[in-house]
Amino acid sequence: MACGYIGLSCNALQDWRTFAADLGMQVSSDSTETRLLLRVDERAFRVSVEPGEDAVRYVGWEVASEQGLDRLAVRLSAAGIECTESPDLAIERGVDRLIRTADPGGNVLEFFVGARIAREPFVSPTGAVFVTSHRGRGDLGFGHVVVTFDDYEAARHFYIDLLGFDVSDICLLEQPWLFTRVNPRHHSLAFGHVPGQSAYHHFMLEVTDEDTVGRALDRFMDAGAPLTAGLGRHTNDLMLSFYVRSPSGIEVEYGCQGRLIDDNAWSTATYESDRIWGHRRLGG
Ligand SMILES: Cc1ccc(O)c(O)c1CC[C@@H]1C(=O)CC[C@]2(C)C(=O)CC[C@@H]12
Ligand SMILES: [Fe+2]
Repeated sequence: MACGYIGLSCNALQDWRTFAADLGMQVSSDSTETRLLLRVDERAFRVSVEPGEDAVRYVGWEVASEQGLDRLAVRLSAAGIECTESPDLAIERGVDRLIRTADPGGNVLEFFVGARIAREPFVSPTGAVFVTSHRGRGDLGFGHVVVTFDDYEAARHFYIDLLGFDVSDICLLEQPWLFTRVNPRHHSLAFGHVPGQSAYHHFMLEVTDEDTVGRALDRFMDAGAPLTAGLGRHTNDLMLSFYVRSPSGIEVEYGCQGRLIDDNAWSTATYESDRIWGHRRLGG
């Protein structure tokens, strides 16, 4: 499985064009007045932005096969969780099949198979090369998402016990944060308990080198963009990254050098700190 795509909405769609360009994303030629389709690799889109109240509308989780998708639907239904297959939405997203459900925080999830590969090559406006596959083979997804839950135990049950996400490690901050993987990427989903607040905190995009990260940071600083955390390195996935607030409100983490996990040579650990250095909170 992998983080296939994320769907956002935004009151100021035009701001997203500038923001995406600063991240080195390519605006797909399939974009319209009412839908911005953003690319970071061969996929038709990885981020979709539509007009509307600033929000995360859905996260698309890519499943390896149709059999896997069917098994997932059976498991969710057996647990009494409503999930519906939507051929119409599958067409809209350009995927072969799609099943829609929601997690315990009410976040809309779309499990899908058969992503669309664009006709045109991916060309970054900044020369960024994004890390979405493992040596051109294993699918790593676009990056990761981090989300808070009011009911942490329900979230743990849903993602770990029901969907089978593997725990990579735990970070003890004010509350424990659980980092979970569905492919070699250290985490595709991390979550923590925040009373009264079930919401996405950020999504992460990974590029191949620190100069691309540094040059993106320069562009955001020059533009006076709302940076939310300075450059730093995380303790657990070793990512060198910074955070900036997107026009949709959700933060974007932009980094490189994220760690990959070999399932056969990994034991979970618990960290007492979230950064080796840096990641100082900024006002953005
Ligand atoms: C600790 C950590 C490791 C790897 C990551 O990719 C990553 O984003 C984090 C930070 C997790 C966490 C978060 O995203 C929400 C805001 C948090 C709680 C902070 O304010 C510090 C740690 C942050
Ligand atoms: Fe992150």
